[in-house]
Amino acid sequence: MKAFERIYVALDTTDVSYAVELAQKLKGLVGGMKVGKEFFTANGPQGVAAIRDVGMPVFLDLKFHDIPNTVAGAIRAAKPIAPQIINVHAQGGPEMLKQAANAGREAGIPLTIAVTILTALDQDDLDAIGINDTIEDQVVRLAKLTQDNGLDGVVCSAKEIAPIRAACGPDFKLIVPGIRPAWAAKGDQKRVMTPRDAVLAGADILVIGRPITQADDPVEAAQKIAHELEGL
Ligand SMILES: O=c1ccn([C@@H]2O[C@H](COP(=O)(O)O)[C@@H](O)[C@H]2O)c(=O)[nH]1
Repeated sequence: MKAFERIYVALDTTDVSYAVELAQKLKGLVGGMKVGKEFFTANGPQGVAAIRDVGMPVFLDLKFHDIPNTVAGAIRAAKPIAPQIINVHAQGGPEMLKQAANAGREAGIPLTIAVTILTALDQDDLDAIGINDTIEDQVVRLAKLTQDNGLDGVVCSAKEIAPIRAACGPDFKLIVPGIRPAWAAKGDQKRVMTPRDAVLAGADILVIGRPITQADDPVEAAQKIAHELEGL
């Protein structure tokens, strides 16, 4: 994999024309585009198809979290969108994860993955929602649960890559948001790492939004990040 192909750009916008234009400009400079709840709620499957038609892989980041039958149905319904990656919340539990993995395979989606603990949360947040464990232990528990139920990988912070790799091995895909180059603002992200350090730690894919999309020149920002990753 070439260094720049590890970068998926998060398109958190409602504006489909802007998103398509940005995807066109970034084609060949990054590996794919990530669309989430804001874009999908505004533009639906047709909006995602417009991004996919630019000719880049799409990560459909809808983070399904519901009963097993509902999640499996939602994943099967994504088949016509043909995303490269789709995801659910690992906290949906073992049966939901199993049915999600089966539905992803049925729909021909290459990677069905699960979110562990969101990168905008820290230990205080975990305590506040009543999870009486360290972030690291809870993330590793959810990653193991995800792997044991047949999914392809997890969304995690770069801070937890080493213990997940130790528990789940080298082939389990680690998709990592909360990426902040030294020159970018953290915003609402709490568990962050630079692109270079995240890849050195073992990230497969870096999800990067605002450091690119909010930059004065998004193309230049993407190139700068890709350059940081060269030779790793
Ligand atoms: O734990 C998670 C899971 C998903 N995300 C998503 O990634 C991007 C990050 O965007 P930035 O602008 O680089 O912060 C965003 O779309 C989130 O929904 C995450 O940040 N953390």
